Amino acid sequence: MTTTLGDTPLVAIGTLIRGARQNKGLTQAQLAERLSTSQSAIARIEQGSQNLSVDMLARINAALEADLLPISSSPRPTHLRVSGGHRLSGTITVNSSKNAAVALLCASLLNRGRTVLRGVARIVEVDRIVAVLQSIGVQVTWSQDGRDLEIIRPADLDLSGIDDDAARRTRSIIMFFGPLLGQEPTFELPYAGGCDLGTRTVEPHMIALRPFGLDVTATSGEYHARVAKDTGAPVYVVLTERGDTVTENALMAAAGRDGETVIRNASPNYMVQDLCFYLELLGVSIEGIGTTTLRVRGRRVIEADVEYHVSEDPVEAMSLLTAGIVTGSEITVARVPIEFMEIELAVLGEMGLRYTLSPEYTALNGRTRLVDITVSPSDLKAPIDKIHPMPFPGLNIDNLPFFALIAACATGHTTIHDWVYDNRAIHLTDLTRLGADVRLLDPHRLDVTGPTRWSGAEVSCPPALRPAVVILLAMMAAKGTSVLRGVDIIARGYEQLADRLIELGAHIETFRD
Ligand SMILES: CC(=O)N[C@H]1[C@@H](OP(=O)(O)OP(=O)(O)OC[C@H]2O[C@@H](n3ccc(=O)[nH]c3=O)[C@H](O)[C@@H]2O)O[C@H](CO)[C@@H](O)[C@@H]1O
Ligand SMILES: C=C(OP(=O)(O)O)C(=O)O
Repeated sequence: MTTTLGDTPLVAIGTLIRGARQNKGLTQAQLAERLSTSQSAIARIEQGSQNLSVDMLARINAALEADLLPISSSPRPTHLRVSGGHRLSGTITVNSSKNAAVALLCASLLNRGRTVLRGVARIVEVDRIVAVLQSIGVQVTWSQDGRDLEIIRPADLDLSGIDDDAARRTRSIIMFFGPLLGQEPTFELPYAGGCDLGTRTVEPHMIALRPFGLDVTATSGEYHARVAKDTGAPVYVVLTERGDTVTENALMAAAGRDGETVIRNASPNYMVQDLCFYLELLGVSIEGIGTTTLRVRGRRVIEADVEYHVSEDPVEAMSLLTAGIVTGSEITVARVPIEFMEIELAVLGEMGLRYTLSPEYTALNGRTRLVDITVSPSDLKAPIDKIHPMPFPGLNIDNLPFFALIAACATGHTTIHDWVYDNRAIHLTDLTRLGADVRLLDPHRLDVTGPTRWSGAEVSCPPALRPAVVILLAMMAAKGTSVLRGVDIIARGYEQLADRLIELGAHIETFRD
């Protein structure tokens, strides 16, 4: 067996795997059976045309009783050492959103032409969906500068080769149902996973997709889907929850069928709007974008070469504004999608935040309105009323955790009411480790009393994306040294967050055990 210096790492690893398999006298089909995957997936792995997770490499090692590459099944976790209490200054730019990227990646399955997604954030959640797409035969390639993704699906998807490991780590796999149901009469998908936020039911998705003829039974870690033949008659969908991904699933199902679909109680949130703009490029007609009633005229066969710029992430914008606010700094957060931050800014204004907005300009998708926001050091006071999230146009559910931290910097009592997630508020009590007065009134309500005299501490990173970032930002406010242990979850939704905060003047060092 030879691997050449010119080989890419995946090609070299694929060659090693082929050699070890042949040494064992196994066919590709036999190795596939040992790994519960398909022969075509093994062929792609051996050609170096499929991304490999560390878990998959470990399973291949075990299946071949080999040690092809010394792989630790649990890579060493990353920690951050933060020297807090330093003012930040300068400008930081908001990246494109995780939630739009995952929806657009799933929607690309509808298109038999070439999709190019521009300005995709390099985050782990994107990597996971990309790995899943590649495992079913979709050609997904990053541009040389690493900013754009080219996606070309094969005529027939290899759903039996699906990368279970990657799929089970993301909740977004649930969004494969919508695009697939117009294309496959029966198929299987692994169960959806995601952050530790408490129970998140998928029932609203099933309710939303039933009018399209989808019938799903769930058995031992898999969803088994059967789809009735589409009669072409108009479909009326009433969502029981105004959820973002459930709206996206219904939209994708509607986009992939001839005829009209009406979706009521739809989420008009930012990622849904991004998805609508992309679907329009594919030739799908959608009335009511940005409202709760969507009227869709789809196309059973879509074959279009399109490019779409993913729009800016309001949750990252909120995270970066919070960095400035809690460190008492003057910073500018550039490219904020203002339609999705207005309520947050109104609440912050009531709390005494001083900020200015630049004139509006248009995002590269040609649709989203952007502004640059400059925050100045301010004396914050607790709001009179509780702070609670609502589906858009309300205060964004993912922005709520940042208000617990801002409330801890404000004078007075703030009640934070997270009615949405069973487990997210609990993670915010970690702020007490850094000196904040945060009391859990019940699993959904926090009483925060400020202002806080922050002090450095060592904290294990909460197993949830936004609370993890909240603790990091609190450490930047706390004089002295803090350590945040096991921060890998942050990369699920933020690209190079620590490095970008360092550019603003934060003192953060990354280390491993
Ligand atoms: C990939 C993606 O886009 N993820 C976002 C999406 O997840 P996603 O759309 O998956 O959110 P879920 O369906 O899990 O909804 C979140 C929670 O809100 C509840 N619920 C939601 C809407 C409603 O009208 N009533 C109601 O009770 C759900 O039961 C659930 O407990 O929306 C969440 C809520 O904004 C965000 O936190 C996630 O970042
Ligand atoms: C909960 C979140 O996302 P997801 O739906 O990807 O878990 C989040 O972005 O905070």
